[in-house]
Amino acid sequence: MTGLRVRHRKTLALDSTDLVLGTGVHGLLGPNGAGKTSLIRVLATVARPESGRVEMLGEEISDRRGRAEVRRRLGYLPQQFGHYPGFTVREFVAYVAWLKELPAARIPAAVERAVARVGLGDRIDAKVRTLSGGMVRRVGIAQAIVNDPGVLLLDEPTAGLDPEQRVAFRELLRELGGTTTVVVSTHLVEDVAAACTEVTLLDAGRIAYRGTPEQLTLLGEASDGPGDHPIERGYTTALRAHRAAGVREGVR
Ligand SMILES: Nc1ncnc2c1ncn2[C@@H]1O[C@H](COP(=O)(O)OP(=O)(O)OP(=O)(O)O)[C@@H](O)[C@H]1O
Repeated sequence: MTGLRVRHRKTLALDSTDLVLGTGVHGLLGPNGAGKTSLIRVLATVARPESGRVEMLGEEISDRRGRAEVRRRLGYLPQQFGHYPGFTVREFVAYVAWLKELPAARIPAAVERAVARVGLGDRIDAKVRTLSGGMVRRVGIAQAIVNDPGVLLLDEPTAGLDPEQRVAFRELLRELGGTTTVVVSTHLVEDVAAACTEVTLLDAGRIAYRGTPEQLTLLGEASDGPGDHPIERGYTTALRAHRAAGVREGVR
């Protein structure tokens, strides 16, 4: 994406953002309001940028046909995930597979595989309304991966997962990142450390830092900033350095 600018009324949520994302797991970090959801929503083609260009999967998303093609090959878990509580897990994930225009003959097996990958195989015929919050989140992940997406966008996927499920989910992320471009927004720096190949830190609509989790950890080890773990210290150090540079350049 180049020169991406997203505005919500008077608020500039993303300001002239340039970013190239390849195969792997990209962690999007940043304080509340940094612009993570705004970025993911543009990539998911559910929000339009004020300006800038986004090319995904070889298609321009400003182009109607390009957008339609991208939507078929995309997986998206929104922060507020809408579902049909009266559907069973199988019915709901199959419905999304149908929306993504998967060939009908492939849908049953694709649904079973996606549901098994999030550890809900034994609840596949349960009604979504009978599941716990964390399980519903996992249904959200299953519907996002049912079409084996080329780009997978996950907005806070680990919110509400218990520790055991978070660990299992990170393993799934690492597996998916081997062949897919995965973008995960999270507040949990430990998710990034465990599962991401790259980190992008946003602050007030701008990219404050890009690097690997190892680089962010090294930055933290070399600093005495706040944080209980080196990668947390790396996060606060990178954020402070970006803000200090902004003050020096007079952009804030
Ligand atoms: N629908 C909206 N109307 C007005 N302002 C909005 C809207 N959505 C987001 N914003 C503003 O845009 C900015 C970026 O918000 P965004 O939700 O993208 O941040 P975020 O990094 O995802 O935050 P969080 O970590 O809290 O989820 C914030 O200043 C927010 O208040």
